[in-house]
Amino acid sequence: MSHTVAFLGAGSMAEAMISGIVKSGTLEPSQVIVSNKTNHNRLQELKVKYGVRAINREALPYNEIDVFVLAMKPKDIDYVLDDLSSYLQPHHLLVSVLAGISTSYMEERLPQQQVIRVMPNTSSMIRESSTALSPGTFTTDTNLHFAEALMKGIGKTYVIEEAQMDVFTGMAGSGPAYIYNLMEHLEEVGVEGGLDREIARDIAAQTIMGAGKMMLLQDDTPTELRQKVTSPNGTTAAGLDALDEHGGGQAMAEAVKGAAKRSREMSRDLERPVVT
Ligand SMILES: NC(=O)C1=CN([C@@H]2O[C@H](COP(=O)(O)OP(=O)(O)OC[C@H]3O[C@@H](n4cnc5c(N)ncnc54)[C@H](OP(=O)(O)O)[C@@H]3O)[C@@H](O)[C@H]2O)C=CC1
Ligand SMILES: O=C(O)[C@@H]1CCC=N1
Repeated sequence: MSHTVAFLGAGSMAEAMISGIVKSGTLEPSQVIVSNKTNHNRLQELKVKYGVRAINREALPYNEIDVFVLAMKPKDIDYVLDDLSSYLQPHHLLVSVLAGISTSYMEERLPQQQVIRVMPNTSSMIRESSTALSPGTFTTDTNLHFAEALMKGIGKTYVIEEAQMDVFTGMAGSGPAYIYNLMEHLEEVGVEGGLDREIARDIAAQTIMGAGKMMLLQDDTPTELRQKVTSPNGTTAAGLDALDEHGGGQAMAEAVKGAAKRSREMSRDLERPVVT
């Protein structure tokens, strides 16, 4: 790919994506620019770590850039779109990873601009993200294919309807945090049961990874896989009873619903008429 891609925002999500994109060879480090608001040390850190070009936002070479990846917090979107508006050309593509920011929100502020809403997760760092893409009204197929190829560099991709983005954000964007929370509990109970903390942590991660890989590599449904672990009147049945009693699986579904609701709220909070 011959494009130059500029990340506006250099936080944890930008770093995870840059890591995956560079390590996968999807782009050469020289094709990646990273920029932020004020934190110069952070830019230098990313430059040293990944070999990418760290450039202050006042000095961005707009003529050279094909794709802007918006990776700042949602509250900063208006400022950034306003800042970009005088430099953007029709061929420029905006890829936003911001939770709760719709393509129509961006199109209202940048009429006819090519935009794609994307939701990755921090597993991008090791190229294991689940990433959804929803193109805006004016995005060409060529640019959608480009963005999808870029996102394949950080893991698996799904092109979805934008109306599905809230639940996707709840499942996959925020999802790793629920699993880390689960791992914290597994580790703790392992330690309480006498295991060394390091070993307990490893067991938690290996068990979750093994179950995930079984789902991905076998044809069985989760129900079939669960049944294969569960002997009548055995340890798993006792464990599942306790899990049900404490609302286990349902709690995870509620976590997704809570995050999806927040994603919708964030869109609503920002929706207001554009003053022209
Ligand atoms: N973290 C995650 O797991 C995921 C996050 N996202 C989305 O990614 C976005 C970033 O999240 P995250 O990386 O966690 O946030 P961070 O707080 O880690 O990073 C935010 C970055 O935005 C920069 N920034 C602020 N204002 C501007 C500006 N005007 N121009 C350019 N850069 C600016 C900050 O720079 P400075 O430090 O100089 O102020 C900082 O580098 C969010 O919108 C979030 O919804 C999506 C999926 C997953
Ligand atoms: O917590 C957040 O809002 C962001 C979006 C998905 C993951 N982190």
